[in-house]
Amino acid sequence: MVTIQMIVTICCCAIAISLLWKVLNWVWFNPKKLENLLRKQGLKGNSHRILYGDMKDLIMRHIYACFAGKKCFTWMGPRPQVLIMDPELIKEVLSKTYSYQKPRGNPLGTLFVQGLVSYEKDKWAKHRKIINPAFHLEKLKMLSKWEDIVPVEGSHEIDVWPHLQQLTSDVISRTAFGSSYEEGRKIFELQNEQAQHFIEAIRSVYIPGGRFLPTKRSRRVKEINKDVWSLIRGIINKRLKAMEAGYADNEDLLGILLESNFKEIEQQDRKEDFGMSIDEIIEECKLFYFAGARNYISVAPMDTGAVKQARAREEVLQVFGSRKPDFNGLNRLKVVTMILYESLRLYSPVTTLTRLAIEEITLGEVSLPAGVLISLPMVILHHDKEIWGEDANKFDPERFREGISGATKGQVTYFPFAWGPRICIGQNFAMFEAKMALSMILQTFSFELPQPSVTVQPQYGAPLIFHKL
Ligand code: HEM
Repeated sequence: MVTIQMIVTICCCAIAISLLWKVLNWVWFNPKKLENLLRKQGLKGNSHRILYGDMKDLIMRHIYACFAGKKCFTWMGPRPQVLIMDPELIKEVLSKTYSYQKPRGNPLGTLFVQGLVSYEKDKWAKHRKIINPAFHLEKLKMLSKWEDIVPVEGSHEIDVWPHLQQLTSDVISRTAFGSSYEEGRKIFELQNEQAQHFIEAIRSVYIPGGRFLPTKRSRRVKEINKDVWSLIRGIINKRLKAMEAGYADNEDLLGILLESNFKEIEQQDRKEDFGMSIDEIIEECKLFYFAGARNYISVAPMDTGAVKQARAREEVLQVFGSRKPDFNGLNRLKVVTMILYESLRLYSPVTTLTRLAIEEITLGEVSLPAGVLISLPMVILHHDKEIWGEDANKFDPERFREGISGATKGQVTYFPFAWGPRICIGQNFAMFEAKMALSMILQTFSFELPQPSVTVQPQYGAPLIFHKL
């Protein structure tokens, strides 16, 4: 006779077996299947190791070793990652945004930043279309406090890193949100702390559902997310009041996002998906507060050297004299632009672009099964001697004398801002901001490194010795 107890026991066993199968499939059977499919096509790589994959090895060293053979893959946990160096294939991966999507990272990341950078397909296309106009260059206005931080006479060593952070934070606050660094300060601080939690989370072993465990970190991450939401909600409410009163600037990012929300409300009866909801707007604000406040372009003074610095200053003085740099003049700066391009080549802030094949797809001679990651190792291409010549590691802005297409002969071998439909929406903003800041510094100071040290992201600040001109 079948009892309820027996039915419950059978159901529990079935659930346990299905869960066990899912876990085994995730950590072992699926990775092994993908590995076999890649090996059959002549790709080389380490054998799959449970959970960590190749992550425990020094990843860059492994990638370099891998490139001796060129057709190869590495392991990112349970997923194989194929490395692509051929410019034509890079172009293909970056153009087919529906087949090659951004991999979903650690779920904690959803509390860190979402918005445009993380969406796919139609939702991405809709948000991109709405946000694009906010980054038209003529919308950018800027303030500078450089003059305030250096005494009028003599030379002084200053750690410029916190000043650069404050500058970029102030610029994004003012240009995108009609606010100020002071008003956004708490948001920046919380977002920076959130970034640290996120980095630590992706460095540790991923446990499915781990974010629901009430650990100290997951509690803090949720708390930060709640605080950031309510701070942004406050900025939105303030803007809405100003809009009602008729004295708000509706052409900055926040204005454009809110306008889209009004259209969304108007269209609600017609069930059309037109604009953004307030929750979506808050997510976008979180993203732009974060992305806009980064200091990305490292112009290494050691590389720029006295001669290049003098050439850049000469150009800036020729175009602006001692006037504040303006938009048209910034567009005419050739030497400064070449220096920034070369800095972005040697010290690309983003080192690798990663995509996930979401369906079986042929790339060049290889058929990639769904679930394989594709890595476009920008940093290696930017230093490749076959592309840039024997002096690839030398800082030489002259490479960009004929612009990017001249330096790359029209190939996708240089893409600090990515390429194709998902190219960085903030690239003009970042270049404009860097040109403006560099021009203003060059107008007023000369600078040098106190000791030769160059890092992509200064771990211990960025001290410079400033001499009043
Ligand atoms: C030197 C400065 C910058 C560099 C090198 C840079 C680089 C990049 C790269 C490589 C991507 C593509 C990522 C991928 O597809 O996996 C990207 C996307 C993006 N960047 Fe930037 N970025 C810079 C500055 C900025 C600034 C200042 C902002 C905002 C004000 C910004 C906002 C974004 C956004 C929203 C995306 C996602 C675009 C989309 O998916 O449609 N970036 N950036």
